Amino acid sequence: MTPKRSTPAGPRVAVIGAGSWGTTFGKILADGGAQVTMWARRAELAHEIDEAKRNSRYLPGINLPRTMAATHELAIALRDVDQVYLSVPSQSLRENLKALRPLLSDNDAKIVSLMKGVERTSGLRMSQVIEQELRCDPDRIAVASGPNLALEIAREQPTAAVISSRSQETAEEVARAARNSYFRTFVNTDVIGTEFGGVLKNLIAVAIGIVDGVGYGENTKASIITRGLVEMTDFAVANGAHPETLQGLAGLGDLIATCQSPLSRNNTAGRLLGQGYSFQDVVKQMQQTAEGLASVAPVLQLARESEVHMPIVEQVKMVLDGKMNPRDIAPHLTTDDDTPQGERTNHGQADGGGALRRALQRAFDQFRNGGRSPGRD
Ligand SMILES: NC(=O)C1=CN([C@@H]2O[C@H](COP(=O)(O)OP(=O)(O)OC[C@H]3O[C@@H](n4cnc5c(N)ncnc54)[C@H](O)[C@@H]3O)[C@@H](O)[C@H]2O)C=CC1
Ligand SMILES: O=C(CO)COP(=O)(O)O
Repeated sequence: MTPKRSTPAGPRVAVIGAGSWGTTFGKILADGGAQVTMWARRAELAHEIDEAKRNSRYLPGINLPRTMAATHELAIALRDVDQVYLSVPSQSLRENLKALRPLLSDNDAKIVSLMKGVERTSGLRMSQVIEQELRCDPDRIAVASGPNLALEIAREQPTAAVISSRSQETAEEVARAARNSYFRTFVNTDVIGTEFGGVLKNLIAVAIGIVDGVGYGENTKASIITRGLVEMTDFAVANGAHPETLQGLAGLGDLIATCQSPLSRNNTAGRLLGQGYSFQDVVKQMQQTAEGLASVAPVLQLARESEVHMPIVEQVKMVLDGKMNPRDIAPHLTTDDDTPQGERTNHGQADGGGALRRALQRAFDQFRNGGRSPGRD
């Protein structure tokens, strides 16, 4: 099948994975002027996107750009590309990269991860799996993250995201391609913080879903979000991230969006658990990828290795394993140690809490100044 499009002038890009996020990101790129070819696993889906400019299963009611093409043949999607965007479930990334590698061997395209998971078997972040499997220079790899619920963006609601790469040049090149009138991209070089922000907020969103399902209210949710951000920051910093990244779009921003929205699959999975469904029932009911469910165990393993305490994530795991009644999750926001704990961090071993305090102080100062920056850090 030869993909059909009228040809815009921007970079040639392939998007691998035509689920809700891959297709939405393809639309972002095409609306920004890139020449986009989507790759879908199923020929019928590729055909629907290519011919009807629709993806009725994942983005009902959305018209895709006329310039967007699609194929189910990898070799066609990857021909002469400048950038490749990857958006398959994290647990399937490695097998997909094995198929991509021979087709990219004489191409130095930038490789961009849109995914928010860690590999269950290795605990590796997606950019690390890409580096291993494609054996490519990490300066060619970028990741995109932020408060990015696909359907809202597909409806062209104004949204920001961050593009991160070890190479500032790569981050900027990708950010230039992935922006348009409704999607704004910032850049940073903290790949670890940017990726872990996306992974960890999923786990906190599952916790929020659980207490929502139980019927608890806003105090419980605000407590979990706030303490969840401390857990996220401690974990990410202990694993090499800059604490500021966790206060940005890929951390706090995404945490707010995912914890608040019924569109979030992680939040939805948690809600079903809170309503009493078993893990197996929840997996059966989910029509789309909820990355948090597969990330809990490897994240807790990494937390143990880096001696970070994550009581909320531990309790999510206990609920998933059927070892904790969802109703019992809320009072256990901290350790059960009788000694009252300082609020700053769980163990105080990372600087994350200091950054959190500074960020909250800045927000408070701004609020007092009627939204104007007080001009100090
Ligand atoms: N949907 C969203 O709002 C956002 C999702 N993400 C991330 O994007 C990634 C992809 O998620 P979605 O597109 O939302 O998931 P989805 O469930 O909507 O789509 C997944 C796509 O991957 C395909 N797929 C499943 N198994 C596969 C395999 N073994 N090989 C190749 N393709 C396979 C499915 O057919 C489907 O087209 C996840 O890591 C998610 O965390 C990130 C930001 C926003
Ligand atoms: O990452 C997301 C929003 O930024 C999407 O969250 P869910 O995967 O929970 O739907």
